[in-house]
Amino acid sequence: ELPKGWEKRLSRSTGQHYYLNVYTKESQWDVPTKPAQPCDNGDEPEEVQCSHILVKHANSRRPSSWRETNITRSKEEAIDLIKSYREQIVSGKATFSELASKYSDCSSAKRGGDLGPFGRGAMQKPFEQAAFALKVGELSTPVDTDSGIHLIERIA
Ligand SMILES: N=C(N)NCCC[C@H](NC(=O)[C@@H]1CCC/C1=C\[C@H](COP(=O)(O)O)NC(=O)[C@@H](N)Cc1ccccc1)C(N)=O
Repeated sequence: ELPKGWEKRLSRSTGQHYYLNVYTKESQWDVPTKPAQPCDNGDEPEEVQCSHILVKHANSRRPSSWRETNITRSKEEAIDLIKSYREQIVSGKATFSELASKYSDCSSAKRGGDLGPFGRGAMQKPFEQAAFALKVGELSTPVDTDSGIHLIERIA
């Protein structure tokens, strides 16, 4: 019994059987196993693992961190800092974990910004949306949550 959408065909040139997906038109020699539902939400992982750099500002929900007891920078300054960190990482001037360890206003700074794996529902929505939209290895643009401004890197 083939998964929905797949049909067994005979190749005229080789006389071998092959499999054709009538939805996606993809063809393959091996017997298909994964169900071929076109809207299969299988392409979204249960969990992602990300590192982040958090720069808090005066309007953060908790304007304090291990780095700075009373954080007074403006939200615009926080955005500019995150943009400069992103630039340093993209240009190879610094690594993500170096900058997270030095500058992140989150306790995950001690782990190079690594938050560990998390599923949907764990983080604030803007953070979750950005994290789940990243491919592994990809760097976000500045992400704004009640905690402050984040730069997110998806590591798994
Ligand atoms: N692994 C989890 N599920 N831990 C609970 C996450 C709670 C979640 N946090 C957030 O959405 C933001 C984005 C990432 C960090 C974060 C906020 C704050 C800093 O902001 P503040 O709360 O001072 O405003 N850091 C944290 O929570 C840290 N425990 C994250 C962490 C640190 C070390 C190891 C693992 C996780 C939320 N729903 O508020």
